[in-house]
Amino acid sequence: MSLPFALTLGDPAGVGPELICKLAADPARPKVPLLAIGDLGILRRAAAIVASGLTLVAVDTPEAALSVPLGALAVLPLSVPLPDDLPFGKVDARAGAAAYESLCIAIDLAMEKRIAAIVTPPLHKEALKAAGVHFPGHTEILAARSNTPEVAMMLANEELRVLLVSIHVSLRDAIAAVTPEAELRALRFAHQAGKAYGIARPRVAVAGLNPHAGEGGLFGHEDAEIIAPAIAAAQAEGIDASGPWPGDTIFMRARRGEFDIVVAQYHDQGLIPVKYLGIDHGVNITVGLPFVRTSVDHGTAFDIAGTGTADASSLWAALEQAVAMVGET
Ligand SMILES: NC(=O)C1=CN([C@@H]2O[C@H](COP(=O)(O)OP(=O)(O)OC[C@H]3O[C@@H](n4cnc5c(N)ncnc54)[C@H](O)[C@@H]3O)[C@@H](O)[C@H]2O)C=CC1
Ligand SMILES: NCC(=O)COP(=O)(O)O
Repeated sequence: MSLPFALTLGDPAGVGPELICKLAADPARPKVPLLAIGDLGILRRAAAIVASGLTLVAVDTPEAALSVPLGALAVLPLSVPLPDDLPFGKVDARAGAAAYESLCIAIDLAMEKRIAAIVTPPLHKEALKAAGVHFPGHTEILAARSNTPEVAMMLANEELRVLLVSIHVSLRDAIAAVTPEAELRALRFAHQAGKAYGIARPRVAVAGLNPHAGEGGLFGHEDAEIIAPAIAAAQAEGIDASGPWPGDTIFMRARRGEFDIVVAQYHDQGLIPVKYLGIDHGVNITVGLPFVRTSVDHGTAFDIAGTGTADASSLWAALEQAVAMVGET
């Protein structure tokens, strides 16, 4: 039986609802059934802002979304309606709570195998916190609620695939997170992710932590003492791993085709190169979950929320990626 692809709400004060409506209303979008999990009033407001002419159909089960025609959008409502005049572009506990509830519903439905995949517009981490949610982002909520002890964040566009050793932590904590276990885990996840892309023997390149990957110990010891042994351990498992390579040139080399996937040591090391190539085609994929989850690579764009100008390309790419991944499972 075909299952709907769930679109969570994201932060309703951000661009997420507008992106959902733009995507759903576009006749050229992937032809899969969609299920938005969110607030009907907020989505109606967004549909009007983007002048999509989209019809929204309230449903009470994900299965009911299968009967909704492609030109309309099925919406599974949340428990508490949001005010139709929720301010745009502001951190709001009500928005954080709605984003969280939408994601939790999606995770539960994915675990029950009632949806094909979860595709997420952006949420705002401060709004989550304002709502009393003690997780920094989607990835951590997905892992905890699905009882998955280890996951990894991967960002991919047409030119780069990058998997992170640590995610939403301070730079100080990210350095402390460079451990033999974390390195080997990231290498295994990168290998697994590369294979999921259909690459028989993915070439996994590991970025160094320090300038010039430590330059023989001149600029720190972690590269030689922690990262290099983990790479050797991965090689012993049959993974085509190499490095640690200097972080300032590894992405250029990967983009030129030398490597299939890069393991980056911390959030900004990995995400800057991907986003610098443009936020319109990047997709965020959570590796290691028992279901498919993809996401936009950009944030809530509070500065343009409510204007109807946000570019839905990354959400489109996230849906396309989810469809491709579901097809492979
Ligand atoms: N997948 C997710 O849930 C993500 C959430 N975030 C969160 O979003 C919030 C805001 O993050 P920022 O650092 O301000 O980054 P941001 O990505 O929201 O904004 C950075 C710049 O990119 C522009 N931009 C972003 N998306 C756009 C789109 N679709 N079309 C046109 N322009 C777009 C914005 O207008 C802004 O100028 C934070 O709470 C952050 O943690 C950030 C990244 C991913
Ligand atoms: N920088 C990526 C980001 O913040 C998105 O993280 P997540 O909410 O998908 O965990």
